[in-house]
Amino acid sequence: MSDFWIAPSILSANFARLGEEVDNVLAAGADVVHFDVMDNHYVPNLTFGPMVCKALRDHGVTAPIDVHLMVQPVDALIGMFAEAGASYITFHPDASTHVDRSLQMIRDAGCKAGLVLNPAVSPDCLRYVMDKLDMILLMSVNPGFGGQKFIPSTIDKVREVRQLIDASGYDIRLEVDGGISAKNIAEIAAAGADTFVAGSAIFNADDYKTVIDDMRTQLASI
Ligand SMILES: O=C(CO)[C@H](O)[C@H](O)COP(=O)(O)O
Ligand SMILES: [Fe+2]
Repeated sequence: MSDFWIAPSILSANFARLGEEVDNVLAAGADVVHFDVMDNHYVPNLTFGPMVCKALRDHGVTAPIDVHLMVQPVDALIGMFAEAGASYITFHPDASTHVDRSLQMIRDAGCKAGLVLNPAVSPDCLRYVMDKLDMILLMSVNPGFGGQKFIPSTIDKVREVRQLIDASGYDIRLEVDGGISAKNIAEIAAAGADTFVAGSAIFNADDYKTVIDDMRTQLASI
């Protein structure tokens, strides 16, 4: 794994061949599997849950699975995803009544914990839980759908959160999610991100390796 992680979002994969799709994208050089859980309540869309995560583990996937919870409430799913083989579990602070407790529950369940900030959410809410975070995920689109356009104001937020992480001294990954492609990945990395979710840019391409190689070439220019 390089220090820059590429995390394909399986939201844009072919669900009828999910195991094969994940194998292919990992063989093409991806680092992490980004697993978008949507509940038709916190977001309008509805995707998949812990059983599908477990099915990927049973299929033989050993790469980290980065579970992005777009669900409300959050806590009941934490133990289920931990048992299903999640590596990271991230959730939106506005979807949990007790954010600090939910973060602690994730770590107590043996997973790495993270918070996800929607485009209009201020990073202020991170300040008092930095010691409980392994990942901060900044949404660069409004959550719920793949294939949306990157919201440019995210770049300033990436810079701001990078400073917060560096000042904290904690080892926290800074992930960005939504509208990322080989065209804008370098700018996002230069602002301070180290983990890049890409769904449609990878899975809508004919050759996953070409796209991931292209992203790595762009990242090498930082
Ligand atoms: O969390 C998400 C949407 O809520 C997805 O991870 C994200 O949209 C990835 O898709 P794309 O790269 O096509 O924008
Ligand atoms: Fe996501």
